[in-house]
Amino acid sequence: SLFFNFYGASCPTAELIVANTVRSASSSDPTVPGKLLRLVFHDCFVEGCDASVMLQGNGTERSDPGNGSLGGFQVIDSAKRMLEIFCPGTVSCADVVALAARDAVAITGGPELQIPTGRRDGRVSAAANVRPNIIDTSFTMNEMINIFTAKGLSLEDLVVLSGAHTIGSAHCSAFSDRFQLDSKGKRTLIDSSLDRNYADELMQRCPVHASDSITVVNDPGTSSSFDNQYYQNLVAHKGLFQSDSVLLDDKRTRALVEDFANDQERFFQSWGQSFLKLTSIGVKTGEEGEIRQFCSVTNG
Ligand code: HEM
Ligand SMILES: [Ca+2]
Ligand SMILES: [Ca+2]
Repeated sequence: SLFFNFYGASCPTAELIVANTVRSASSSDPTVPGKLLRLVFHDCFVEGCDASVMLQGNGTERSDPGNGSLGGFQVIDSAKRMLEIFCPGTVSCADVVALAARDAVAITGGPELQIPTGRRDGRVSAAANVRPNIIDTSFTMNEMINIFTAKGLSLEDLVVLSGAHTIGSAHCSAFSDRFQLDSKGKRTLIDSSLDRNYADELMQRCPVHASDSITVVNDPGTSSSFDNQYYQNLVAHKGLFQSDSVLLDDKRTRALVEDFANDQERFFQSWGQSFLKLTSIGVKTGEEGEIRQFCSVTNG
């Protein structure tokens, strides 16, 4: 199992090194916190929280198109480089990924959490494991529940962890399924769960022939602060992804969405619990796995 302050004796500055790296990277590039928070989700849902998402090469998770818009890898690599100087061979990439996501939330004004450490790095990373384990924006509530249940997460965890979309941004392609091209080549809204004005705004920002690199903020208004605005936007029918809007539309989750929209403190409390569960999925500990020297390759 994992332990609080696992590196207390072996590398007392480990958490500080990660926090400082995340802080300085985020101050020069404000898109960093969102990337780091998304990265831990994509790591933990595939092979558990074992930094499998970090491995580079043909056929790895990272090479799968489903992971094509992930980022933040260099921040993890640079924290790891520093850790290898101070405490060689001691701190796993899996812990760095989890700690960096924890720090990304704190830096953007979210709850400050203690999380246990001691995760070991995996040796397996296969592109074919990405799509079956990562939720697509087009999934129904039942499909999302199935994946969350398989990870030991509840319906409440789904509502809470989707709150990560309070920060960051998304490419136009991530929500283009909510629109349809008409015969004149113009986009029209086909998803009636979306507020019309918001939909118009999205269509303007994502013109039909726009470049693939255009992004839209996840949480209009406060996309760089970790707050409960995301839930207020959901209530106002301004969820960006179909998978966000569904949380309001499904009667099993609507009440919780409304609670979080009205009570940020309650969201923060729940976040602490759900984030701990997320970052404990399928962890390798003890003699399992390894402590990678470089996060992008397994040890020789
Ligand atoms: C429940 C199902 C989920 C779906 C369908 C989903 C889908 C997506 C998609 C499509 C994007 C945009 C990617 C892009 O186009 O660049 C995104 C962004 C993001 N997701 Fe999720 N996500 C889900 C859950 C989560 C969870 C559990 C977390 C973390 C705890 C998370 C954290 C993020 C963050 C922080 C971003 C912004 C990334 C950035 O700014 O680069 N998501 N998500
Ligand atoms: Ca993993
Ligand atoms: Ca926000």
